[in-house]
Amino acid sequence: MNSSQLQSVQRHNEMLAQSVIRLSKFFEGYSADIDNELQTLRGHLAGTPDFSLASVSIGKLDHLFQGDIKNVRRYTASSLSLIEQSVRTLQQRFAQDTEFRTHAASVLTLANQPTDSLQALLKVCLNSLSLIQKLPTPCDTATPEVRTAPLNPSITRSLQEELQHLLDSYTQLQPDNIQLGNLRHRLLEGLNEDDLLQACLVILRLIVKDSMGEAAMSGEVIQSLHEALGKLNKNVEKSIVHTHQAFVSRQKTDEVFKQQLNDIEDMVAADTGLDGLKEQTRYHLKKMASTLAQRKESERTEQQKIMSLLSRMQTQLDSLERQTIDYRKKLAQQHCASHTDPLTQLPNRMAYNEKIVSAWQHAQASQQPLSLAVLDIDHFKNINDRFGHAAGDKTLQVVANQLAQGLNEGEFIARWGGEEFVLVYENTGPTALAEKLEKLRTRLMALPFKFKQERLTITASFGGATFTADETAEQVFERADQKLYEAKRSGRNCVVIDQDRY
Ligand SMILES: Nc1nc2c(ncn2[C@@H]2O[C@H](COP(=O)(O)OP(=O)(O)OP(=O)(O)O)[C@@H](O)[C@H]2O)c(=O)[nH]1
Repeated sequence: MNSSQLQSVQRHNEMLAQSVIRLSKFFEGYSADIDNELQTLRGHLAGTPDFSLASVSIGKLDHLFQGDIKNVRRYTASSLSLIEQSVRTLQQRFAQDTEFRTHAASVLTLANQPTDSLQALLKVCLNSLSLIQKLPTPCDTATPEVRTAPLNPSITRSLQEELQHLLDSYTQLQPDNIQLGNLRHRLLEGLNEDDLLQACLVILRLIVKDSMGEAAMSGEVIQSLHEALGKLNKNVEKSIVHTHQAFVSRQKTDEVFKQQLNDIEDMVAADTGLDGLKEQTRYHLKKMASTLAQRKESERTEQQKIMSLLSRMQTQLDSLERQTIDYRKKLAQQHCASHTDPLTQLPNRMAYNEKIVSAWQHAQASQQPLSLAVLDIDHFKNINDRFGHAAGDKTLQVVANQLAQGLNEGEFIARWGGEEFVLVYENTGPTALAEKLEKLRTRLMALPFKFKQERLTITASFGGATFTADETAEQVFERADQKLYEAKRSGRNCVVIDQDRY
């Protein structure tokens, strides 16, 4: 192989290695095993690529992805069997109700159809959930009516709060969903126990539908990435075979050349006279020229094959890159949505839970004080009652915006739920906390609100506390919350800080 051919093969190999390295980045983050193997694969391909070891590594990755798909299938099968058991139990329980029995039978038929996809599982789940609507009421069944004990008022209250929170999120995400909108308004006005449980059901259905959709999306992406990796793996193997074949064919023509040179040497040694020598030389030169032409032709064909393989791989990579970018975008959107309160666009409780952990770790490491505060808008119910819930919602948005704009670096706000917000202040002790909250309180009071030509001042009450060494975030929150109620009891529109423990 001459140096330009050698360079060309090296260039192809490097392009191939870079393509596989690029591809390997798409698969990061599925599991620790896959990440480890990807790292090994990149090691084999970095610098001077070793395709034999890389191929072993790709084989292992293929095996790991197959395992992932098997897990999805196993999950689907066990979920289906669970659904089947539950539907059968319901069918036996309401055996007298023909309509219910028929509906349950159709769900069982659906669950028994061969399926290994998450979409099919989702369909079965939704059909099973629709059975709840068809459940006969107690007077429809032959069994005696059982009176359930009324719900404990504190459970009812926390159920109501949680539902309110979930409904806030879902109504913002699905503003055209009339059922949700109505439910939210009814909840704001207060629901009886039956309606409360009905509302739980509606929300549960939405959550199941959402999470199944999410699982189906991840399953599909893993499956399609796996298929694409399989195709690419085959092309890498082909490319290795082609490169090897080209090497063997070059070795063969080298042998032929060597033989032809030996023939010329023999001919010269045989001393056949000038004319014979001329004639034989012409003959041998022709043979060599023909061998050379054949060799060039076969090298050209091999190069074309490798180039077309590389270009196919490039197309596959581009499509994979697009798929992965789409998937990552969707994941980022989901992450953002799950950490944002849809009404006010402030971080939500989940975001607060993450923030307080990192702020606490930072405070420990830097030995700086950390404080938190809870804030509740005063007489907010009045706004809803007098001007309607839409005006209440708008007020929450304006207040949230005003509060967020009043914060500096190292300060964080989240909507806790309803008309309550939680604040985190890094590098802040109780005295500075009191000053900062006081500023926020006056900033809020300065907001000019106008409802139906009536000017109103919106105020809020604040409770604050600073972490001590042995406290959890929940305990500090509890202390701040108690101070908030003290602020409410002492006339509202004020700041109360827990100074005792710090
Ligand atoms: N419009 C609207 N109202 C909400 C929302 N979340 C909670 N609420 C209402 O906020 C009101 C809070 O009322 P209360 O807990 O009695 O408190 P308050 O009227 O602010 O009175 P104090 O806290 O004692 O000053 C309830 O009527 C809830 O229905 C929401 O997202 N939008």
